[in-house]
This record gives sequence, C-alpha cells and structure tokens, in this order.
Amino acid sequence: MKNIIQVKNLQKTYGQHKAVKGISFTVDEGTLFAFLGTNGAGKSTTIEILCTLLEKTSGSVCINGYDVDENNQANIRKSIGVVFQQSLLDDKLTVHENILHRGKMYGLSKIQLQQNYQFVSTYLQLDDIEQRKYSALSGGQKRRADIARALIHRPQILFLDEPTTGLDPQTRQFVWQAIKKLQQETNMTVFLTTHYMEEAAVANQIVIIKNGEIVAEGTPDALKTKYAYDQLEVVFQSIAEGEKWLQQNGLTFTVRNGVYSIRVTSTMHALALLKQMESLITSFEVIKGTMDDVFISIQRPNAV
Ligand SMILES: Nc1ncnc2c1ncn2[C@@H]1O[C@H](COP(=O)(O)OP(=O)(O)OP(=O)(O)O)[C@@H](O)[C@H]1O
Repeated sequence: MKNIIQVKNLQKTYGQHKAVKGISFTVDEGTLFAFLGTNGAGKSTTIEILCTLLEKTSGSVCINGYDVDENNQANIRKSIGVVFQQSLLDDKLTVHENILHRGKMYGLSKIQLQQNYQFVSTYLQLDDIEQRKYSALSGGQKRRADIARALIHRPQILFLDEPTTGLDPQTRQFVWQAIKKLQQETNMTVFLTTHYMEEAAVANQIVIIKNGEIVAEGTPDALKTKYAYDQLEVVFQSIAEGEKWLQQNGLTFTVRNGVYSIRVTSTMHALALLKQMESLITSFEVIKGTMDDVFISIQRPNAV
C-alpha cells in the first residue's frame, strides 16, 4: 500500500515556542487516520503544514508523492480537500452556488463539474439544502455543505479538523457515516482530528501527540491493549466474603454502590476469575477498555 502522506522529523517553532517537535509518521492510501491530542498539542499546526497553509521550520513532508519543499503547492492542493473548524463558504450564496464556485476555481469543465456535484450531493445528501443560502443553514447542514465543498474536485485525501464538534448526536452520526462511506467506497484517504474517541476507535491508524511530540501510535486495538484495560464487574452475595476472596487472591478492585470492579488483563482472564468465584456472586458484567481510557491514560501528567 502506498504511503500517501509521509512526514519526517517535522518541526514548527513560533518565536521561542516549539509547537511541533520533530514528529514522523506515514499514512497509507485509502485509510482513515486519526490524529489526536489535547488542546494546544500541535494538531492544527501540523495539519496546516500538511495542507501547505503554513511553513514548517524543518523536516520533510510529502503529500501524494509531492514534496512540499519542491514548489508543488498547486499539485498538493489539487490532491487534498480540507474542512477546517471554521467555514470558508460565502454566507450570501446558496449551497449549490458556493460549491460550483469552488469547483470552477479548480478549473473543472462544465461536465466534470456537474458529475462531481452529483457525486458530492449524493454522499452529503444536499438535495434539501442546495438552493438555500449558506447563512440560513443549521450547524449540521453547514457542515454537510463544507464537506461537499472540500470534495468537489474529488481529492485523494480529505483533511478534517474536528468535523463533528458542536453537532447534535444525530447530525454527528450522519456526517460521520457519510465520511466513512466515502473512505470505504472511493478509497479516499481521510486524515481526521477529533475529540470524540468513538470516531477514532474506527480509524485504521491513530497517532496521539502531546506537547508537540508523538506519545503513542498504532491501531485502535493495539492502543487499547497497551493503555486501556478491561474490567470485570461483580455483585457479591456477601460483601464480607467477596472482599475477603478478592484480597486473598491479590486482585486490584474498586467498589461503587455495591458493585466491585476488578481490573483484568483480558476477557479470558475475566472468565477464569468468574469460574473461581461463581458461588460467591449474584451478577457480573465484563466492561471492555475503550479509546477514552487510552486517551485519558496517555494524557495523565506522568504518563508515557
Ligand atoms: N500563530 C501562532 N503563534 C504562536 N503560537 C501559536 C500559533 N499557533 C499556535 N500556537 C501555539 O502552538 C501550540 C500548538 O497549537 P495548535 O493550534 O497546533 O494545537 P491544537 O492541537 O490544534 O489545539 P486545538 O485542539 O485547541 O485546536 C499551542 O501552544 C499554541 O498556543
């Protein structure tokens, strides 16, 4: 699989402040890549450099085979679509006008423009909003239009900087499903930053940065195995006997409202414990570790 994005030892300094401190990573073509970090970690700075909107201090960046240092700005911009947190559309124009206007800027022929419009309209379901002025749209409708604008030239890579922040759960789900569908059906590469861990959990690859440095990377499963843990929750018939058993077996646990949470290394570990304590409990549940656990564990002051 081709590395459609290659970043090597990327650094960005604002005055004395080192915002990005020598990060390296690659993104495979056609995959969903999640770039995570708390506020101020350096995500937007990195994305802006990758999108040729900001100059790096040092390191190398190659997008779709084009090195940013080699006067490739136009080729890179044709290869990418970008959706930032703030919109770039014109309030006074309709959605349809806005998107066509954008397409013309890429020099698309009339036929090409029509075909591409049809394509983006289908994925983002623009039918009900295309004749409305951008200013009159709801937050979720604006987001659909923003993404359609970023896709009108059919880029190979879509950059999304927190695409679903501020949207209600239903709209968030719609936008998210449209993005996933596009990635899977058209082999488009999606580079995503998000604060919603359930979105990152379906990525093919995750990179987490902290203070401008990469602190963890891998598939969601690999990160969960390393940084999150499963919990076995049980309710004992007799609290005294249950606690005694846990202590005798040297198990780490917490208790809340009579429910004991025992840290386990895997579902099979939970099963082995359950077999041993079967006669002591009235109910149980195995809670799988989540991407939230990964993120929180990595962001702790002394973590990694
Ligand atoms: N133009 C600038 N001048 C000086 N410092 C900046 C500038 N832009 C960003 N920074 C600083 O660089 C660091 C990284 O900022 P950046 O916006 O890349 O973080 P982020 O991870 O995208 O955060 P957020 O999630 O809040 O968008 C921060 O400490 C920020 O204050």
